[in-house]
Amino acid sequence: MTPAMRDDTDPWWDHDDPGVETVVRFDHVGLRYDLGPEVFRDITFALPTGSFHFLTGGSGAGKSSVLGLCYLALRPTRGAVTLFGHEVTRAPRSVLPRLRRRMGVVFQDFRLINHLSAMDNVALPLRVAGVGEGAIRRHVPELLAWVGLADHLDARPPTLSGGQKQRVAIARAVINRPDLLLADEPTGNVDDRIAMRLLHLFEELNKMGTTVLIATHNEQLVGRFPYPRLHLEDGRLTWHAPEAAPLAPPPAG
Ligand SMILES: Nc1ncnc2c1ncn2[C@@H]1O[C@H](COP(=O)(O)OP(=O)(O)OP(=O)(O)O)[C@@H](O)[C@H]1O
Repeated sequence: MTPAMRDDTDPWWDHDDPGVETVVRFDHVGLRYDLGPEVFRDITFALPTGSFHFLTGGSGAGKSSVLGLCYLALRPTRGAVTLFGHEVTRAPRSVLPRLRRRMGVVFQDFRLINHLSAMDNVALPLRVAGVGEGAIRRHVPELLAWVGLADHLDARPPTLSGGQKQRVAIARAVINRPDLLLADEPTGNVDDRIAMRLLHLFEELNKMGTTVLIATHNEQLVGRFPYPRLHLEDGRLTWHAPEAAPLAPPPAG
């Protein structure tokens, strides 16, 4: 572990503690794209099961790259990535879909399916999981209404605004209560009121057990919620205690 990254106020940080379960772990991870410079050289962090973290840093700092490593779109150039207790750095491609099914991902560019309605885009993970149509017709409209899209169930993505597409993408990422939610600038296209509502949705999911990692530029939002942040700058990652409220005491024992 890199000593500079330790913050002794963090009770969960020591990932060598055998009692701590982690959903994501990076050990001395480095990444470069092709022959380009290293985006980062040696980052180490752990997301304990059920935790909620923000991931901050300037444009180009590497936030999307960290998320890409988490959802297995990228492989590290060095170091090890562990997901759900499996070291995936050199895992065969065949196991990746199984791991990905446990994740909900909100991409910066949404990645919705243009010829499907908002309703069918959000229903997709449920259909893949074999959920019945009755349950889909109950749950999907309810969630779309929650994100403010009750009047757009049948709309196709090309007819929606950026903020509306973003909310469809968020609904799709959370509909099957993933074990891990990764969101890349999930409030980048919505106003403050909707951003708060979306953050509350992530909090609800987190209370049900989902581990949450949200990459964002929105400092205001980070300051309003009592969650720690991982901050990327100059290829280094540092851990910062929540700004909105004191850190909860460590679990007994
Ligand atoms: N596919 C790629 N090929 C080559 N370089 C890339 C690629 N994707 C990202 N990079 C480079 O990696 C670095 C980190 O990019 P990344 O998108 O992870 O940053 P970010 O913090 O998410 O930025 P932003 O907030 O602007 O989305 C940047 O210098 C970027 O140019």
